[in-house]
Amino acid sequence: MIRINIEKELLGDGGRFSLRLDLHIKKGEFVTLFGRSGSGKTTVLRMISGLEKPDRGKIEIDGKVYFDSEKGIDLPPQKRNIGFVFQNYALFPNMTVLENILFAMDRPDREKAIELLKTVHLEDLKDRYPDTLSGGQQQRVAVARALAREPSILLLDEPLSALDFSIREKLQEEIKRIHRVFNLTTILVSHDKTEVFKLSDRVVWIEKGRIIKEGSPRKVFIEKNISGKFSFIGNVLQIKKADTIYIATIEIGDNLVEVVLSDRDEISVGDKVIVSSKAFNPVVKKL
Ligand SMILES: Nc1ncnc2c1ncn2[C@@H]1O[C@H](COP(=O)(O)OP(=O)(O)OP(=O)(O)O)[C@@H](O)[C@H]1O
Repeated sequence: MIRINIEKELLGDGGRFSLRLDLHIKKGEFVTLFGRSGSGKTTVLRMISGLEKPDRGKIEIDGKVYFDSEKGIDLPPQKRNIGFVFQNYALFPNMTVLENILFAMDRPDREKAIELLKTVHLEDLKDRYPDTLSGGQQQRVAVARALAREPSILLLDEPLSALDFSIREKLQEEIKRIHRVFNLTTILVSHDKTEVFKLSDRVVWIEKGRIIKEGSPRKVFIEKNISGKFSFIGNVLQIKKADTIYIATIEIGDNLVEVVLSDRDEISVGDKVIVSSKAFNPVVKKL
């Protein structure tokens, strides 16, 4: 169980604002922090990992106090049982894949490092240097490295945002599997609603340092927003312009439907969307 109750003054684009968070995360839960750029999501991960210090409050993980401003407790990052994966991989360029993993271990263990590389399907690349790998492969190494110290908590700061759609999809599956296999409690920062839908048990939507919505992805993104009589979830496959309007081709189950977009700026190819209709008068026919 993670218990966070913290405050920190931040300096944003529009001036100062305070990040105030009271959050409990159950063991084994996959939680996503979602929200606009600059809302404070990365700062939350940095405070949990000990890279940044809250002004006030307490962070407790599995009964152990990591930070307590009143009692003057502030465990350094290396004493916190946490794995962190950043957006930009942050691998050591002068070390091979295997050396990157060994370096992260408290007690370097070659066999265990190779086991970890097998978990992320990279054992054949163990002697390569990071700059000879694709973005997706580098991010896999970063995930293996984050697991090298056997953390109970995995923090993922937009780990897939630099990758293209098909690689992102594969790595999403991999992250989900790793979360389960290693029995982790995972906190992901993501802008990507499709990703949030696929991966999270719970979404915490943060704006300007405050939680504005919280719950299952469905509850947060769909239920309250739409009062449609009928609604279906689908994936956007294509968007094309026809005269002055935009038409999206959306895959809903086995069907493809074409829908005129009311807000082109909000929707992109690859998004998971809800298609709903308020005045819907369907015809039902026997097949
Ligand atoms: N130590 C600090 N002191 C003051 N302000 C800070 C500090 N760290 C970050 N900030 C500011 O707080 C704001 C929130 O930053 P943060 O990186 O947490 O946002 P974010 O929600 O993760 O954004 P993005 O999605 O763009 O990564 C930013 O405007 C940043 O400049």
